[in-house]
Amino acid sequence: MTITTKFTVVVPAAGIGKRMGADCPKQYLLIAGKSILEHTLNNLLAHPQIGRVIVVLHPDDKQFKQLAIAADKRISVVTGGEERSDSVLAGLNAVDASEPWVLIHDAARPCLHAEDLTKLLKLAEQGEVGGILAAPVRDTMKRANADQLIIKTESRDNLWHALTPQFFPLALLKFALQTAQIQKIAITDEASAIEQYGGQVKIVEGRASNIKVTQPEDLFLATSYLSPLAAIEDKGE
Ligand SMILES: Nc1ccn([C@@H]2O[C@H](COP(=O)(O)OP(=O)(O)OP(=O)(O)O)[C@@H](O)[C@H]2O)c(=O)n1
Ligand SMILES: C[C@](O)(CO)[C@H](O)COP(=O)(O)O
Repeated sequence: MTITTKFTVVVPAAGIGKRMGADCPKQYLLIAGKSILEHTLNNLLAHPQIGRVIVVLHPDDKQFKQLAIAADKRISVVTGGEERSDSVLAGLNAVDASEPWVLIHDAARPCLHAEDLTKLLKLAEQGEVGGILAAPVRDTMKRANADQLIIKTESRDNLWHALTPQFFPLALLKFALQTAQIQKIAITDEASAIEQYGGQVKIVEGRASNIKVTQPEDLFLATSYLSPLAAIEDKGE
């Protein structure tokens, strides 16, 4: 793969944000005057190796077309499904079948750093094994029973938080997700579909600041990560 290779990203943005409990889907909540979805799309389209973005929208989404970024010719939209994996599959079906690789990145992750995306994309130069951005677990991890009584302390050696983007050969990922759907296996990330039938997935360490905005307190975190001060600190200036 040469550096000029451009990749397509599928951005699942068809969720309703139940856990956020806001009066609109969380991807449309504003941070520094822009929606979370706009921050996410700006980060992707600012990267020289991203050529196209397929945004997967809820069937009732009326907000996306109001955004200025919706006019960007590199963006196309498709309709999502009941589960995130259905939405991802809908997005994959809109990717040109001749493209060897594809990225999946949650609309709800607006703090992706360009350096981490560049690191992940290097997998395409190393062979056929796809991978995911991930952050090492930092807290002690407890397994509890239904009464929330601790039954075990899990080893945190080689334990990672799976993030996105997740980056795989297109045909392989479509096959894995379609197989999981047919077998009615619940899939919460693309890597687990690949693992399900024995495929290999590489961990690429990324910044823990690449959070998924899920609950109200995550908005404060994302706001601080997206602040100009955070950008200066990240450069070590
Ligand atoms: N049927 C779905 C469900 C989720 N997503 C997207 O997948 C990403 C990660 O999902 P999550 O954080 O769970 O978002 P929601 O499903 O909106 O949140 P909740 O589970 O709290 O409703 C989000 O960008 C969301 O918009 C999607 O495209 N289609
Ligand atoms: C894909 C993901 O963001 C990786 O951590 C996560 O699995 C999405 O889970 P959600 O419950 O759909 O937010």
